[in-house]
Amino acid sequence: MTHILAIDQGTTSTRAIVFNGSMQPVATAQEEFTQHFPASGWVEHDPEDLWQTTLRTCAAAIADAGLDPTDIKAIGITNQRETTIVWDKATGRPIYNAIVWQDRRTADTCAALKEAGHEAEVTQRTGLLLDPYFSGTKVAWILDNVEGARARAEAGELLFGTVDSFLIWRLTGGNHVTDATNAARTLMYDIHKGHWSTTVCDILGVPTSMLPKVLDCAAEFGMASAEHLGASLPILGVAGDQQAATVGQACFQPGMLKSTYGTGCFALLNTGDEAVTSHNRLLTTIAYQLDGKPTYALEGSIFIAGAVVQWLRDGLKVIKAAPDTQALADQADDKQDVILVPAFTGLGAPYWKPDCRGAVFGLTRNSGPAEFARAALESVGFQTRDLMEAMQKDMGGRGEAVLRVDGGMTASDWTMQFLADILDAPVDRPKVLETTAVGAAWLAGMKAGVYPGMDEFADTWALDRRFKPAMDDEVRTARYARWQRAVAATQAV
Ligand SMILES: Nc1ncnc2c1ncn2[C@@H]1O[C@H](COP(=O)(O)OP(=O)(O)O)[C@@H](O)[C@H]1O
Ligand SMILES: O=P(O)(O)OC[C@H](O)CO
Repeated sequence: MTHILAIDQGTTSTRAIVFNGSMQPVATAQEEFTQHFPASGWVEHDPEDLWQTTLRTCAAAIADAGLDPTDIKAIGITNQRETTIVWDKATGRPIYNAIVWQDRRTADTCAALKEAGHEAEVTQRTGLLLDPYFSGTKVAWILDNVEGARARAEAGELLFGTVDSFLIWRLTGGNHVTDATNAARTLMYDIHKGHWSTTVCDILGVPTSMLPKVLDCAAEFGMASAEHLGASLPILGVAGDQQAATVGQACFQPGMLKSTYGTGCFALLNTGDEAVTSHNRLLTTIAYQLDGKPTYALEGSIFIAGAVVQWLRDGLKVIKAAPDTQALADQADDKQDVILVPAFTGLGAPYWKPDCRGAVFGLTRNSGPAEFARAALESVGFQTRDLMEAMQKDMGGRGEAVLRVDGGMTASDWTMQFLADILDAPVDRPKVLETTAVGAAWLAGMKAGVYPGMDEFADTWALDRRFKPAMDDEVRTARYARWQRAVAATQAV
């Protein structure tokens, strides 16, 4: 009985992966679910979809591994972060859909809070910015827009949680807990003191009685009941998906850096026990917390990475499948320098412009699908360079020169080579790309005593391919300068 079940509840799909005692994945089940867009800039999920896809993928992965649920030693959970659910304490029924991290409906609230001079205080305590991305203003929106919700919350009848918290509450039949990394994304958690900030909750208008208890990433979150999973199983590991990927990439030393390329792109730089305050609009967050001790990170969050490829496929319809971008980009005319700024849902770090929208520069009569494909892939590299520039300024030159990458888009050799070229730094792609699930599994397996400690786990990290910079310095400088001008122009419109 040494298998670990990892649940990865993501933005577009839910995955369950069974790992054996050697930390190798032996079975995976995945289900997509419906995205709801009720108004411009709004993104919601039905919490029942998140719950049902979790139950179904867990059952399918366990069966596919040829196991009985009783063969699972422990569960690790990782999840899309910031996404906000408020549910009835008595029934477990959500009172509104989950408001997804991408949702921009609270942009005006954030602007008003900034106007009122609250940003410095909020940032000092939480490490975050007053942006609709985070949970706090989404919770307040639900309380103010669902009839009777605020009074019920104040009476202690409603609970808030990020997706991990909601799934654990349901699986355990009422444990209201989360881990420090998810708490650190809510805009309500004091990352320095390690508890909910009553000051910030008051500013946002969220009653603290709604908030879950915060535990380490490897801790006893409760027993998932046999009614749901076929056996009573302990939940022993929890981390937000980007933090789980940081763990899965074994970025355990200060200065180590990973960047995950899925729908969006999230780069985390381990800063050890120092919570570095960014002066360049990056976030300060908790990378992981073990034995009561937080390890901090600087984070750069980009909202559109792989999603730009989905746009080529579903919006422009110039490709049939994501890998088609490679051949198209190769055909692009070198003399055309088309720049695409994919600010489809605003710009994230380091700009934080929720109302900004995308733009294309440098079009000619000859510009076509090939130039668009190349510009789309390049936009991911340029945006990462923006993050790396900000990180270098914040760290004053401290930090690794190597970037460890993962996520679906790292399958694109073309994109990874451009990334190395534009960063002028090596890019390391590991053999195992399911680093998010690996991170969650390791946290649970380590707590259960079936997986090794941190150092031995770090030694298992294996390189698939290193992409080395090959671009001429002058070309790199000129192309990045052009990108910066394009971003400035996009913000000016
Ligand atoms: N070969 C490829 N070339 C370019 N983009 C790709 C390729 N394969 C996958 N992608 C992109 O990667 C994303 C999927 O990555 P994944 O890590 O599964 O994302 P998420 O967990 O956010 O749903 C999609 O947006 C897709 O467009
Ligand atoms: O579900 P993903 O992989 O798109 O990740 C979403 C992030 O956690 C948002 O902060």
